[in-house]
Amino acid sequence: MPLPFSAPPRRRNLLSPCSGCDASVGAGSAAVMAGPPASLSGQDEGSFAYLTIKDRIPQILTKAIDTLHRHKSEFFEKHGEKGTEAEKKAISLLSKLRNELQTDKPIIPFVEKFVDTDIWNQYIEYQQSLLNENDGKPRWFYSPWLFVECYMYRRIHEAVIQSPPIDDFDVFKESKDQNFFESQESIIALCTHLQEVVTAIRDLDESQLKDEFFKLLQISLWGNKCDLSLSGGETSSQKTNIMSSLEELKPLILVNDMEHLWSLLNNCKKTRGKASITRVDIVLDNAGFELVTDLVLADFLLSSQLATEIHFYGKTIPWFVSDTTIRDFNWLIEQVKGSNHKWMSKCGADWETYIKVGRWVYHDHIFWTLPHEFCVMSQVAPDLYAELQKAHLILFKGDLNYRKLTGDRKWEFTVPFHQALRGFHPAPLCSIRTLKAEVQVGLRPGQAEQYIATEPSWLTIGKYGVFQFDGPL
Ligand SMILES: O=P(O)(O)OC[C@H]1O[C@](O)(CO)[C@@H](O)[C@@H]1O
Ligand SMILES: [Mn+2]
Repeated sequence: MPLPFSAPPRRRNLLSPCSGCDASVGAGSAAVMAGPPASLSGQDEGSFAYLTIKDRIPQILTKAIDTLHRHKSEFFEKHGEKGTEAEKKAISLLSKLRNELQTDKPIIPFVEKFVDTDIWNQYIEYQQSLLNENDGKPRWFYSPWLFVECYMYRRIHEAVIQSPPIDDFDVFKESKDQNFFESQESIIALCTHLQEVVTAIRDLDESQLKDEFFKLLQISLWGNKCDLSLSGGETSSQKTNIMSSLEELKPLILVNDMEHLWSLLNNCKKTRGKASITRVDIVLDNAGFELVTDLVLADFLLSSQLATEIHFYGKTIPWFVSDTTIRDFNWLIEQVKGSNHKWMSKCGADWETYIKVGRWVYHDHIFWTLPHEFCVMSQVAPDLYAELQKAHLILFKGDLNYRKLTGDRKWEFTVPFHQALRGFHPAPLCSIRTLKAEVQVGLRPGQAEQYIATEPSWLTIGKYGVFQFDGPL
């Protein structure tokens, strides 16, 4: 994989600091080759980035340390003294990380050999290359929030892989599984609803099909509220039946491009030949309840023939507390299949079959757990970019994906989404995201001001959501 982040000479890069991104920010042919706006960072005291780095990330690290501590006897039972030693080592490494963070120490390179160690260390050098003499070193409260937050989760992974034989332990698995178990009622209601729709699907006319599609899209959107990193690892399961609240939640959708999604897929369905395919790619976010909402949507896309195959992308390592790994994906399908509720187990059996026959495909790629903005994907991970180009539509779930789509930069709220993507466009795409960070584009003039006045923390409490589409129909 080409590494475009060989550290350029130490100079302040005044143009786009991401080689490969479309640097022109102005509109039309008169585009001025100005760089994009600055990145969100902990430099802005009181900002959400600052508070995340100062308060929530140490809290997440402390919970990870507690989790390791609580598994001490399990490690001893499994591995004897070596297990106890390993637990101690991992805890000391995480405690060191927490101290570095809380005292704003320089960001240090990774030392443990792993598939992405080199590209991570190149990126750290790249961040260094953006600073001039008196800026000092890349560090927690100075460097881009996106970089230091991703770095923190990758350091947790390094601490674990440096502590064999517990080097495959997922410090977040307990809370991801707990989210699933605590959301059982909502999951049963959702699976029951899906089976009712699938049973009746042949009798649904186009407008009924569209209504169902919109319903399941909204459920997938609001499923994104269940995010453990926002709650600092505290439980955030889906306790209420989400389906009964869709109407009251509708005004909380700030950008609603669902019609574009319907037109695109319905046209594909009506115009494709017998043998041709319609592929929808879903870049997953959180495990637990949100993953169920995504699999229910994916099942509906196949059952309605709006799509003929679905490709999923998860994370290769534990990430942002709740993000889905292949283990979470397989575990959840097993759990759903093994349920003693008949419609839930029917869903699990169907989902397992979709995987077996290749109508659902799961992809792993290290790019999703790198710190890079998506506008450099075609350079940093051309294989992944080429894979995404095969899709007719890509759905990006969640807030972190939105931050990477827009580069986590201080865009004006009214900047068009297409412009903020800075050339990232493998295929028609849609962000399905609840707002948990201070970046939002594509709003109407005056729209942001309306929310700032009524709800000052509208950007970060996960209450509002978007369906933000980019690309030809
Ligand atoms: O799971 P999601 O929707 O990507 O949310 C993760 C987001 O939550 C936070 O951890 C808290 O704001 C952000 O740093 C991150 O973007
Ligand atoms: Mn997440």
